Amino acid sequence: MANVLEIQNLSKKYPGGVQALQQLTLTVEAGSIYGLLGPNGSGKTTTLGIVLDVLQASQGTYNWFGQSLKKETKRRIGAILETPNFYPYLSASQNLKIIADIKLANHREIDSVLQTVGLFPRRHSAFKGFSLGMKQRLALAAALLGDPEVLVLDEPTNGLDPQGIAEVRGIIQQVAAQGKTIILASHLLDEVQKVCTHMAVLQAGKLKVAGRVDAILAQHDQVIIRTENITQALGLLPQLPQVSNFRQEENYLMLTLANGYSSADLNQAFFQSGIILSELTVRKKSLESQFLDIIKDKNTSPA
Ligand SMILES: Nc1ncnc2c1ncn2[C@@H]1O[C@H](COP(=O)(O)OP(=O)(O)OP(=O)(O)O)[C@@H](O)[C@H]1O
Repeated sequence: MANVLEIQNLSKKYPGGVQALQQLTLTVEAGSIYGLLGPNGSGKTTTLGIVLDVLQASQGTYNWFGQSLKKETKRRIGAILETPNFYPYLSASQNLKIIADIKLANHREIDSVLQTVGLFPRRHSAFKGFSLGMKQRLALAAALLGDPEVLVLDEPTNGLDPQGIAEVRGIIQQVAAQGKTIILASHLLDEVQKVCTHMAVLQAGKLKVAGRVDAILAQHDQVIIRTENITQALGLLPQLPQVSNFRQEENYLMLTLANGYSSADLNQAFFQSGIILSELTVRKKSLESQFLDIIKDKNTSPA
């Protein structure tokens, strides 16, 4: 899979002295929905600002589609860093016509992007009467003009009610299904888990972990197993790369999966060593405690 974005050792110190990013390295593959997750102030907007050429990095490099960012490359990226200034008295269509002219996009695209974001029936309504969710969807439509290969979104569901959140999430998934890559910043693990295929977790400007969402979340799950061959299993466990730690509790073994492995990988490893598991239970942590684990865990290293 080709890489859409490669960030290497990116650091940013703001003039006031705040170190917003420290040596950030990550790669976004084509076709992924990549979540940049982190608490407030962790450096998500700064990262997006730098790679969109709105902010200057203090150190480090980034490449889009294997090249440095040029005018032609910018046309391949649609972005919403903050809600665009739409004209309140103009309709959705009229506002998009102005943006299409700026982006040198064909006016024929307007109806199609309005359909994608579910605003086609309201295309003649004035922007000032739109709900917050509709305004956000119009911003998405504007970002989609010019048919970019990548969409970059900063907190796309911020301030929306549950219905608005679900609508924006549906649009993101629909756009990704058309083959576009999506990069989005969010402080909500729930949002990232529901929509993203990959994620990077930032805390105080540092990368805590990066990789597939399912693998990262599984890493903090506890797996409880039972086997007739407990002595043999205890002998095997220290050699298994799938397990980061384990302990025995009576007839059970309590294991924590290592980064990138699932309980199925673990089951297979035991089977291949001739150990049959009579029970295997995965105890999932709540999303909230997963997130706290990730940002607290000093030993978590990037995948
Ligand atoms: N223009 C600026 N000047 C000085 N410090 C800044 C500036 N912009 C951001 N910062 C600081 O840099 C750090 C990272 O901010 P950033 O906005 O990138 O984080 P974030 O993860 O996007 O947070 P949020 O979720 O609140 O938007 C914070 O400590 C913030 O206060």
